[in-house]
Amino acid sequence: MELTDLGWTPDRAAALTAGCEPGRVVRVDRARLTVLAADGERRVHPAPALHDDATGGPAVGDWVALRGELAVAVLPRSSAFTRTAAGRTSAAQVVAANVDTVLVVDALIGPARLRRVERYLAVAWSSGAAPVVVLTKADLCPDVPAGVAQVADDALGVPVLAVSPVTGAGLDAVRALVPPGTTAAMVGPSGVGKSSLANALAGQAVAGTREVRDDGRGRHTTTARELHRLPGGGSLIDTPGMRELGLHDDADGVDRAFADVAELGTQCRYRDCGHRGEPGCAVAAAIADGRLDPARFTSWRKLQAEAHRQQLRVDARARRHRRPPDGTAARQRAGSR
Ligand SMILES: Nc1nc2c(ncn2[C@@H]2O[C@H](COP(=O)(O)OP(=O)(O)OP(=O)(O)O)[C@@H](O)[C@H]2O)c(=O)[nH]1
Ligand SMILES: [Zn+2]
Repeated sequence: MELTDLGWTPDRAAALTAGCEPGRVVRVDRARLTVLAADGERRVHPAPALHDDATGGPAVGDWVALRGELAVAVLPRSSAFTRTAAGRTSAAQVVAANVDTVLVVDALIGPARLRRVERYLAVAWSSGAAPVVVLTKADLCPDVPAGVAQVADDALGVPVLAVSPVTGAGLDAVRALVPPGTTAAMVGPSGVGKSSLANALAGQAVAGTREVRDDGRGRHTTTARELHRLPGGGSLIDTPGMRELGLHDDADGVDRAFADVAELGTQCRYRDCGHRGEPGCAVAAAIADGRLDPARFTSWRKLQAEAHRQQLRVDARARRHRRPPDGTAARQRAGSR
């Protein structure tokens, strides 16, 4: 197995724990990880210290340091997708890591769902990976260029591609986004065609299926891996957790997805303008003269609020876990023994 095709880099090698070999997580089960290492696939246990990790331990796509049957460390992530359980004051759980390209998948049928695409773009940017919009079911769309243009107008600076796994149209352009050594992941709502796209890219049924094997003692169902090697050399992550994604605890992703609104905000009279009717508000002016779609502005405001709520959750958790500088917590623990 060529680990460089899997995304192994000198940076990662430099971070590897001494005496360990690297492996990439392709599936996470309750207490076990399936990893790809230089000598192939292996099932390992995460070391106890990794269970305590605030981010929920190793995720699909993570590089881990292996010592035999044990994963002893998670190497620094270049990007991370998190799932936020609503209402819980917990840190976000990482569901996929080290993704380079996010395929924001939607279908080219009916009116373009711009608000939905905007949200996924903000999530993608906040993960640290670069998004591309992939519009599927092109075979069902009477005017593909118009459908693509409508989304491209909204998805500032993000490439927008049309594909049809049914006819094969556009697949090569998507494949070209995932060269050897890179990893893509798909996000998008149910039914838009993610599984069909994954299967078309992989050249075999990998998504929405379970591997069934017959080992002579009857049929056993083994659960399928969630990081797939593509024939072109890259990797594709398709994990159910990617369907409940939350924004990271900062507004950077939102600002990147809404670079136009962010830019307008710098032109308001007051630096802390809330764009709620303040005098000299450049955002209000842009809405008034039609340069900014009010629906897009509302979408921006909602996502800002969501990122802010997430920030509060993370802060609250950090406060609970922070040890007071005077050692009060340690004394309390000692006293309670
Ligand atoms: N005509 C046409 N149908 C498609 C295309 N892609 C997917 N479909 C159909 O759309 C339906 C949904 O496709 P899926 O690939 O299962 O969608 P999904 O996004 O994986 O859905 P979930 O698994 O629920 O998240 C299926 O009936 C597919 O056969 C396409 O390019 N053209
Ligand atoms: Zn303003």
